[in-house]
Amino acid sequence: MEKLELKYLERLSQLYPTIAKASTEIINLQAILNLPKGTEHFLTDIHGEYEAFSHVLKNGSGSVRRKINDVFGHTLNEQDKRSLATLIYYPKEKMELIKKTEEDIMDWYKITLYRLIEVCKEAASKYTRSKVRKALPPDFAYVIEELITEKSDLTDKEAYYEQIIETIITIGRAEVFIIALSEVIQRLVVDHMHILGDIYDRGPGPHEIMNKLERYHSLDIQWGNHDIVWMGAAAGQTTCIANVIRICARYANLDILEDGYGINLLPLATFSLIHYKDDPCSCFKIKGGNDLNPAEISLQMKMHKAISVIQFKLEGQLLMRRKEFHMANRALLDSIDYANGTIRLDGKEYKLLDSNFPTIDPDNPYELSSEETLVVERLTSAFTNCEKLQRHMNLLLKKGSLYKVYNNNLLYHGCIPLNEDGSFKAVDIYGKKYKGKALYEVLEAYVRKAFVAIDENEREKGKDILWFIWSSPGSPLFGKQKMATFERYFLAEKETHEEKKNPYYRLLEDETVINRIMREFGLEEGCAHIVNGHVPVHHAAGESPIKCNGKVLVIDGGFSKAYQKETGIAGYTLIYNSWGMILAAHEPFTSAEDAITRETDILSDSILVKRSMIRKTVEDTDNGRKLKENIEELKALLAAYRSGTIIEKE
Ligand SMILES: O=P(O)(O)OC[C@H]1O[C@](O)(COP(=O)(O)O)[C@@H](O)[C@@H]1O
Ligand SMILES: [Mn+2]
Repeated sequence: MEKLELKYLERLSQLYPTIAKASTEIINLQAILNLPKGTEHFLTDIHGEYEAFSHVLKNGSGSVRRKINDVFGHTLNEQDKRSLATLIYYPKEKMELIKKTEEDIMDWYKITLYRLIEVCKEAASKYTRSKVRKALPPDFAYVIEELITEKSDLTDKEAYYEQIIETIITIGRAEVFIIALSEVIQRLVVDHMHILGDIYDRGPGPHEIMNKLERYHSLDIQWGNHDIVWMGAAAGQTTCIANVIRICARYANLDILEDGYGINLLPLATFSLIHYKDDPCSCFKIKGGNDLNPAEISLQMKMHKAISVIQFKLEGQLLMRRKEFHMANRALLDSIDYANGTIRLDGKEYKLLDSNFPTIDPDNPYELSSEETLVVERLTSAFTNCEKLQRHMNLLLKKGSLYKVYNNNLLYHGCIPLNEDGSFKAVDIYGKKYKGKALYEVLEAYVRKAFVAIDENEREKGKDILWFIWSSPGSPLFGKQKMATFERYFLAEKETHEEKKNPYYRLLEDETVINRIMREFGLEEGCAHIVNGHVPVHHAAGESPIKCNGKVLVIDGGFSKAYQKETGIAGYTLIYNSWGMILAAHEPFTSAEDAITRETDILSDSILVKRSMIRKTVEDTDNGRKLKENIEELKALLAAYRSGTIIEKE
């Protein structure tokens, strides 16, 4: 035996100090390998829509309904199955409604508890006892375990269960128990969740989504461009801060900053009231905000314009400072003719829709005025000192990455930057060119440096890379030729608003290109998939989320309410369970109240992407591979005990 191997086995023997203990572990691991593969749930582009997100978590994109069907098949009618599903999603609220109409509530409790226990039993059957135990609420752990575990040695099982249920009801614990069981079912139907980015922006509740993710049992996140810009803001990168505030203002979401994160916007409000006092700021309309009064709308439009101008100035400064970003053409303020209210773009002159720039010095258009400087300083300090925002960003850093390979699927938010011919596009990152996987890796390293590098220079490079990832044509998370924010505010000519997409999006059906990407990331061809979000799939226009004969799944259908007109649905989610992959298409989510009273599931369609003839087990997964390695190591330890090389410790 090699010295190193012996040393390793000695270490292992501290964990499994006897032949008996090592053997038991081998048997346990082997048993896990034979269990069905856990269900994975993929969500993307949630864009602050907390209620819709929360609903999809509750129904596991149809997984709860599938479990109910598995258990009750034809023995319950559709209506009863739907009611049971709604109860599992919203136990407390649904029970309040039921109590108003149900004549024999005791009987209802009894029937419901039986049904829930059956569903729970089915949901738990995929896991080891120890894993189920960990998922149970402490108050009810013992009873639930008792009720969902088969007792073959009990002669009168019925009477035994009945007695437990009777007791629960008579001591007045039925309702809390129903809630606990429902939550356990919600928890058990999904084993692991992937969020493919864009948690933030446009919708009102990203901070609530983050709060929920903090408590989620098993999860990974692939950062989206909108998450990255928030990470930049939290790291104190000023152009990112300006972008974040601008988008919040545009969507009437300043509450996220003020109430959600406790970031004081008073300095910006005061500044904009003074400097844009008589300016109607009509190019800076607020989307949504139906509950705002005229004075609030007027103030928010001023804040919207003030922060946009600050953003354009700061971006101009950044692009001058970081010549290596090769984006100087996006610094536009020096192309404006301030006297005539026009701008020259690509050799053509355009009239500006708004040419009131009270804070811009035409000779030095990118310089912040002293008041603007003060506003930016105050905002930067508010962002960097916000404990809750830092906590949320820390979760993004801990659970997140730019891409992930998981069970032979490649997950990322946007794209792999490609040239027109489908080859990987080389992108200059601080003086060196990277493409494909290496591009992803170097960018991710810089993202992390923005938060942890000790070297000031590296840290600053990291912070600036966050803005680069937000909006550079070379960014895999953005993947468009330009971000036409300025043009969309100031120019009427629609052709200037166009943001041409990277060839990736045109080549998604090209098998040679897709196979090349899969090889680059080390996927086994044949059964691998690429899953990405970022670009809305136009369901209404007949576009399919399934590309390249099922090798690529683009699952952004737009949770974002603002984009539903365009897509025609409220987004896709993906389920990968032991039988295969299922895409769920969601109808727009109105409200939780509606879901409860009308018992709607907001699931319109389930599209089977792939079904395997043989049920996949843990053995077929990445985790299974690790477990098999562990088993091999334990077997080596066992052999060492048996040969006397290592002595039992107890
Ligand atoms: O419609 P909005 O909210 O102004 O956002 C438009 C901007 O958002 C982007 O589409 C980026 O956001 P997505 O990642 O959601 O696509 C930009 O390309 C575009 O300029
Ligand atoms: Mn995106």
